[in-house]
Amino acid sequence: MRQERYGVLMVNLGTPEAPTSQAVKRYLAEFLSDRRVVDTPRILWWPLLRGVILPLRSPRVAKLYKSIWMEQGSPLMVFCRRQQAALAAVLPDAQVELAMSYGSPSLPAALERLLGAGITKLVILPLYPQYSSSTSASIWDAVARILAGYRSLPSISFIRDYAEHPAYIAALAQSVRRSFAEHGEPDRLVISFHGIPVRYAREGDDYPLRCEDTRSALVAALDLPPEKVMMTFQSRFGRDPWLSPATDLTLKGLPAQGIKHIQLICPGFSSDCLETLEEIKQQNREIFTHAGGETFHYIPALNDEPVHIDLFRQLVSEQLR
Ligand SMILES: C=CC1=C(C)c2cc3[nH]c(cc4nc(cc5[nH]c(cc1n2)c(C)c5CCC(=O)O)C(CCC(=O)O)=C4C)c(C)c3C=C
Ligand SMILES: [Fe+2]
Ligand SMILES: [Fe+2]
Repeated sequence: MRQERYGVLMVNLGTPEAPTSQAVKRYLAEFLSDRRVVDTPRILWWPLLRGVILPLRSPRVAKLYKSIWMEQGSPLMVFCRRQQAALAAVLPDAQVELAMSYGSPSLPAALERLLGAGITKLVILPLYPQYSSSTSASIWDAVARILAGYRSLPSISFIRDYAEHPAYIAALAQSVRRSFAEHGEPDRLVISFHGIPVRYAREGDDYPLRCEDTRSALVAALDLPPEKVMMTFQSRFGRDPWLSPATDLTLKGLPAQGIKHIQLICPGFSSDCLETLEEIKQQNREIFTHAGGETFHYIPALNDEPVHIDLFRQLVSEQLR
């Protein structure tokens, strides 16, 4: 009889190797060439990407990465590595690999390590709590393309998302309560998610519904009056309309309505990264205080907190039953 051997593949987005214009350009070129991310016809998109976006955006974004870079590297990579090591420690019978959709460690290399070790069951855990075609489905596409080159496939479970998993909501609620205990209860709790183009949702991506599922479950867990909580979308890119309300425009308007103390959480980011540490914690704090806001606290991502690792352990174990 065949001996069962489990493998877990944790997958996140990817991040530049260094906070330099060249490294950011390499990263953005790969990321923004994915049709699941930008689906503009290639004949229009290639010249715009190569001729305008990469040359202008790379040096600007490299400076932003410099402002958050950690001693051990890009925050996203540092936290993902810690998550991988911590999950491996609580799943001693499984081989736990980390891969990035863009850059390294690459998906082909991680899958080769797993399949080469003879695993019989593979659990794929995209590190995105809310499904989106631009993130989770892109991982699915890439895995399918890579596995097309193998003769023997393991059984495969793909964790679509975990937007309202009780352990995820409990972990978020614990972070919010801890922040309220430390800084007092704010006028508003702002829940900010990464946006996507409105058209992707119109064409069937249920991402905004999954964000709403997380919001409502978190509000219920915290037992907060719904009017004390706002949900917004950040990280707008390009000219198409993106999901609204936008985080930056919303924060700019709050002080004029007498809302001077906010605390902000980004539950869609399983690790702190450029979009939380720079865009939210630096840029949006500046926007809010410049408009007359007084108190701003960013509630960190779940990163490698034990409750987060235990959530991952549960998600994987649920697939192995
Ligand atoms: C059309 C463009 C983009 C879509 C769609 C998109 C969706 C999306 N992204 C994340 C998570 C992350 N995005 C990050 C950075 C980032 N995102 C885009 C564009 C789109 N994202 C760009 C161009 C960048 C790079 C920075 C920049 O140039 O502004 C990151 C951070 C990476 C890091 O290195 O720290 C994350 C994480 C989600 C969850 C999502 C859809 C739901
Ligand atoms: Fe993004
Ligand atoms: Fe951003």
